[in-house]
Amino acid sequence: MEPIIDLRDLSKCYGSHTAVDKLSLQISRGEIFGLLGPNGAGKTTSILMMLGLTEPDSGTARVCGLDATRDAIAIKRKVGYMPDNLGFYPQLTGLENLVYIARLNGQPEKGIKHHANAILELVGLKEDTAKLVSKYSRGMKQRLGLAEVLIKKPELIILDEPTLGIDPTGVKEFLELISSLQKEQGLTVLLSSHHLHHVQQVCHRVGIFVKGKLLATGNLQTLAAELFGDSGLHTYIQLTAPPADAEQLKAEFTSWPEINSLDIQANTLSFNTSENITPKLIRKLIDLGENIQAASQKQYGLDEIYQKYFEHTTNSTLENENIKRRVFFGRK
Ligand SMILES: Nc1ncnc2c1ncn2[C@@H]1O[C@H](COP(=O)(O)OP(=O)(O)OP(=O)(O)O)[C@@H](O)[C@H]1O
Repeated sequence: MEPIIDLRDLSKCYGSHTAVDKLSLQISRGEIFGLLGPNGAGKTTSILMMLGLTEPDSGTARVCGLDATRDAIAIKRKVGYMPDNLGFYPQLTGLENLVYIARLNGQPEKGIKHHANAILELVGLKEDTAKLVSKYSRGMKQRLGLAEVLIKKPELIILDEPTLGIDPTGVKEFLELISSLQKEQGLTVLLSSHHLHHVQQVCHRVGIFVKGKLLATGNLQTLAAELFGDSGLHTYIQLTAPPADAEQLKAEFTSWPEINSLDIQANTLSFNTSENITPKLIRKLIDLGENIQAASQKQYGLDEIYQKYFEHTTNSTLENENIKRRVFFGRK
């Protein structure tokens, strides 16, 4: 099946500055994809090119089977876009704002309020439909923004920094909402963020975007494998006593194809593996007569992956640190 988003060598320069550099990316229907990158990485510029709102200098963007440059209006009908700076009419209620948007989208007048109310209930604003938007919290505004996106029954929704400025509980609830919408309605979601943990919670795949370049895409495990070789997984097993014959134990385990290495220090065994085989390791050790005191495992997460990419892409340590600080602690 044709990808719902298909970008090939998409580039955009502002003067001498390359904002997006040969971006190629395919996103399948039904996926939640996270575009992850620091401020200024080129996420918004890429989204604007997908929507036909900014023209690329080179390359192609096909969205919902349409050419973004030639068919921008048709794309607008099929794609719900929530920008990072939401704008509403503050002196209208949530319901009035949504009905207004529905009318702008050409929805028939009959049943328009009923439909708008149903969408407001879906996004968790049932109790707040009659409240003025000027009295809405940031999290409520994000939900209303999502309602405005959903009311046009899009095939694809694109959310630019949807968790910006919401408190941690609000973020969790908002991401759960996105995830349940994807499951219930089979929606495809592209969201951009510079918050690692938010993306990690909800996305099937992520793309790491730095200085206009998409450095890698995949789920956590494939990104870890790409970055750390096959050594993304570690299992630590503590025995009650050092093994009687450490060399024999090493010879036994290093013949397993999933095991990259085994380090034995006193009574601690550190396995580096390409798959999660902790239960299998424990069973084998028991068979070999070893007594197990404790076992733990670690998988590299986005934090490590992200930091690793930064280490590779910036020359100056200071610049690197500044970018990391912005990524982890704030926006601008
Ligand atoms: N209209 C414009 N004119 C000139 N430069 C621009 C314009 N829009 C974006 N840029 C530059 O292009 C680069 C990419 O910006 P973009 O907004 O796409 O990044 P972003 O990843 O979305 O960042 P943020 O999270 O801060 O919104 C930045 O260096 C930005 O300053």
